[in-house]
Amino acid sequence: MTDVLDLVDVTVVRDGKKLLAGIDWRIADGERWVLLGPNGAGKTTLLQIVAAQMHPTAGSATVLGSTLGKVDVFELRTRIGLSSASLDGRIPNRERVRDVVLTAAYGKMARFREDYEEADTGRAEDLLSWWGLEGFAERTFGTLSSGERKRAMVARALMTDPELLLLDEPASGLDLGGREDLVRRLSNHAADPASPVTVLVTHHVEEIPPGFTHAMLLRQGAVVASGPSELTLTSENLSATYGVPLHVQTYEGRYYARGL
Ligand SMILES: Nc1ncnc2c1ncn2[C@@H]1O[C@H](COP(=O)(O)OP(=O)(O)OP(=O)(O)O)[C@@H](O)[C@H]1O
Repeated sequence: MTDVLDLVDVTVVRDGKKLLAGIDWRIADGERWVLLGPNGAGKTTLLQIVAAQMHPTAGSATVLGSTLGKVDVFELRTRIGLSSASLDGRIPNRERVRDVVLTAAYGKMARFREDYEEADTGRAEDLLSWWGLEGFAERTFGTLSSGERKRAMVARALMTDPELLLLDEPASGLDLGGREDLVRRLSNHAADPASPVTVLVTHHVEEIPPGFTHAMLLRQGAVVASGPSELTLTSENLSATYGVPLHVQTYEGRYYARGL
């Protein structure tokens, strides 16, 4: 079986600085990963490689069987769903929520004169409903709360029925209720065998939805630990990742961390 992702010794250098140093990462079909690390660890840079938005300076990156540098990345990107704060910022506030999701079918950020099939409109409505936004289709994006915007962006990322879903900090800025709602929905998403392989970037172990099978911990552009969640998300590994002594506890599939 082909890996969904195979990174070998991936290094990214910008302005003489190593943002990523010798990253190896394999993801197989059906896996759900979280990527954790402190500010500046290189999470977004790594996600950009996985999203085929950036090439490594050295090493090789094979995404969905295609090796970056040897394929048409525009075709490859249509098979990858991405939700991030920077994409959110590019959606016009006047855009209708249905179109925020729908326009992903054409890789657009706003609706212009495209004709959409009824099947596309139906899929957009279904995704809005799955992510708790039924009744929001006619609202404009600018009127949504932070939590609603995040869920609309996840729905948008799923519009093209991607084989790989990348979520960059979908819970950032949410209040406790909003975070818990998103964690529950992402846990349901993880449990659905029809869901694509998913990589979720977060700063907080409390935001890891139950059912996420694997974790990678990054610090200063290098991997501290990587593998099955329960073996990787340990007090020792998280302390090494964040550079402070931490104690990690688990309860019903959730993770909690506190300083010692
Ligand atoms: N073009 C660039 N030139 C130089 N340094 C860069 C460039 N882009 C990013 N960096 C630096 O690379 C490091 C990693 O950035 P990145 O955004 O990948 O980290 P992150 O783990 O996603 O951080 P955060 O959690 O704060 O979002 C940071 O120190 C950042 O300042």
